[in-house]
Amino acid sequence: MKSIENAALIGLGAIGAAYGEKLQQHLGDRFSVLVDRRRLVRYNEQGLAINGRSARFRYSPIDEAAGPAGLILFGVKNDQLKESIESVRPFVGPETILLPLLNGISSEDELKAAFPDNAVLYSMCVGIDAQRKDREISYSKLGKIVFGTKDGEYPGAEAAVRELFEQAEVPFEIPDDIWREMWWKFMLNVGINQTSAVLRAPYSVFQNVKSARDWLESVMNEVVQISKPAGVNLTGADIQRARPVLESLAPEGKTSMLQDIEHGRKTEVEYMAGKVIELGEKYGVDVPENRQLLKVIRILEEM
Ligand SMILES: NC(=O)C1=CN([C@@H]2O[C@H](COP(=O)(O)OP(=O)(O)OC[C@H]3O[C@@H](n4cnc5c(N)ncnc54)[C@H](OP(=O)(O)O)[C@@H]3O)[C@@H](O)[C@H]2O)C=CC1
Ligand SMILES: CC(C)(CO)C(=O)C(=O)O
Repeated sequence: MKSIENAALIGLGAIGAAYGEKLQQHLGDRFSVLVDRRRLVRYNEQGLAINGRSARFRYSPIDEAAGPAGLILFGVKNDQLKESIESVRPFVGPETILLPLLNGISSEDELKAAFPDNAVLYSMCVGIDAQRKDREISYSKLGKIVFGTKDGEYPGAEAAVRELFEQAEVPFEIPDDIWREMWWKFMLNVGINQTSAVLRAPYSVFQNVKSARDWLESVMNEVVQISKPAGVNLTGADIQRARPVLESLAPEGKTSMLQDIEHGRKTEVEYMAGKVIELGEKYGVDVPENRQLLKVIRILEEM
């Protein structure tokens, strides 16, 4: 295993800033945030606060050659991934490990297609309730980064990220079956992100209102149904396992999708209900809740 000497992040938003701060504290100038020129100017002008603290990051302009990074984390949204892939190319060498923190089950395949010779780890974050308002990031719980390799690919890369996260005190977990965990998180997001966006409801609503909880669980159940022909085999017990995670989040906190709706940003609905519908059609499973959610959230986006 080769240790990671330097790391970079693209996407200094709610998730990127929360975990990036830990890496920056550990790696110092060996950690940088990759930015285009417009963001560089804006970020330098506006600064950034994390939980009220002024945060300082080293910015690397993407058009300035700097050697390859040992690890690149992606903290962008799904529809920003394509552009980010082109932006990080100059920082990817043969030994660069790629770690996409995005929700959903498709970013890893997108990265593998773009960088077929690199180690792309499956990853996502759980139990974090990060919010972003312009350049102010806040969270009450950092949760953890869950990552790993499918079928034992890239064991050296997994060990190197483990070592870095231990040293930087980034909370993490390497599950036995990362692909099943990715699907479990997908199920959670398909349920809570979409229903919260439609109801404009913070976590407290799902913690206290039974009918809201019942609805989100029926939406999650459609993911359980498609997971069977997909060979992942989620069950009702996986829905129950989501309950304590949602209970643990700050009552006034909001999902990333509700934040997108409130700030007039494009949501990730195409990667949630859109993906469920695509897989439902592939496997012949009806997913009426998700069909309705896709329709309503697209309307909310246009509004
Ligand atoms: N928020 C949360 O609690 C959670 C979010 N997630 C997932 O994590 C991912 C990120 O979400 P979140 O952090 O909330 O999203 P944000 O919208 O807060 O952050 C995305 C950031 O990426 C930056 N960005 C976009 N494109 C580029 C680019 N080409 N180059 C450089 N920077 C870029 C944006 O910059 P700018 O602002 O300058 O446009 C923005 O700051 C999503 O997939 C989400 O579903 C997962 C768990 C919890
Ligand atoms: C699970 C949840 C709701 C918070 O971590 C999330 O992943 C999100 O807001 O996108």
